[in-house]
Amino acid sequence: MNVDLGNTIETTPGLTDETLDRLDDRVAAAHDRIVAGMEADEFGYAALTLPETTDPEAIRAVMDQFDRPAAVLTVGIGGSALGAAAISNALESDVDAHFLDNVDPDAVDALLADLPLAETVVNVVSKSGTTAETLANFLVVREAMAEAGVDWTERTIVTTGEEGNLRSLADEHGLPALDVPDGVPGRFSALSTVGLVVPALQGHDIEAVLAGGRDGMDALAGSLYESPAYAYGAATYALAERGALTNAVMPYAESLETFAEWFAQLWAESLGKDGLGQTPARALGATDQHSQLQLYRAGPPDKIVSLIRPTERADTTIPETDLDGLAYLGGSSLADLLDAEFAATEASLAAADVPNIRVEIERVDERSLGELLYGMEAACVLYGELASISTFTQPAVEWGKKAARGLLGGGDFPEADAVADKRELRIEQS
Ligand SMILES: O=P(O)(O)OC[C@H]1O[C@H](O)[C@H](O)[C@@H](O)[C@@H]1O
Repeated sequence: MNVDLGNTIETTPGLTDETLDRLDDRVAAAHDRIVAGMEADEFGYAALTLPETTDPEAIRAVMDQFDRPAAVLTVGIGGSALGAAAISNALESDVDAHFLDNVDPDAVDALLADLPLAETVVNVVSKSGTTAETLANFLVVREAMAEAGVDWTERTIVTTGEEGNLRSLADEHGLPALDVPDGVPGRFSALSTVGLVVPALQGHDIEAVLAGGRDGMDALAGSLYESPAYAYGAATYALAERGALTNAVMPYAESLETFAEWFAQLWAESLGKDGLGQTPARALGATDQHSQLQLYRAGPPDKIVSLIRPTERADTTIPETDLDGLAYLGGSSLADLLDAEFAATEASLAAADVPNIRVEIERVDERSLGELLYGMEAACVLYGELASISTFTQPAVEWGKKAARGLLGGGDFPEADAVADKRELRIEQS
């Protein structure tokens, strides 16, 4: 992974080589803190050791209990779905991957109506083993399997923590079960059992994903000039301090669209605390050059744009044409066109003094994906250190989770009455 900060320094008043040098002293101290956390297996920091601690053999041992399926259906939400989806949606496979990460009944019904359940592996993932959406969806899936005459206990894998409803269910029915590693928050778990079961079932090289993660781990160093991940984390932090409160992540590769979704959870849930943080926005190049770019270039000057691309792509030639004015396209490739669009966007943003960071990976494959996911996690942890944010907690999300359960009468939630009162008030007013 390469990170180019050129357009960031040039476009941001007050962000000079000297300020970056001063920031680099803080990066060195933050790196020491991060390494100490990794070595002591501290909560959260332990995620940055996953490329070494994840055992792909344990995943393969579970997978080997199944014939190659037609499809894999993951039931999970947030960090229990997005890491696997980011990897799986980036890579081609003849095993379809589906993700039930919402409880929209129309979407659930439509998906289940189309799935060949007898040839599908159901992968239920929840670190806590108690998340309402995941368990509710699983109960619906289980019933659909029973109605289709499929023995769900023969086709279900569980990935969960040591306790919780899901663990009890796995124990009770003797289901193949994988552990969510200790000390790893869901949004940092892409390089663990949580993120790797789906790609493994699809036939992808999960060892290469982990090797890419290790490349990212080896590239951590006590200076932003030596570590691409820290360059990204330090620059986004420095820019947020100077008012860049939105980070528009714009991969120039359709295959990385879900990566931007994964990034959004990582950045928002980790850094959005105590009035701090940076709002992740999701965009796709070149498509959003024709929509969102207007705002990014000419709207409020409170943004940074992260432009991400693979340097190698398929080489599809644009046919020659004698159509008036289109001769310039003929004979070049779609990749040339997309790269020209990328360069044009960088230049367009820089010309309007909008800071932008270029992040490049070699190509969209297992190894580069592992490195990219790891790099962004490390960047996020570094940002949190520099801003003194408690990166690994999510109290606001948990409040909502408990409130929803409380409203359904499913748990002790002292504020439930207040939530219900507010709801009634709104209903009366409308
Ligand atoms: O894996 P689970 O325990 O089911 O949690 C799924 C998701 O739940 C919450 O919303 C957390 O804040 C997320 O970080 C987590 O990824």
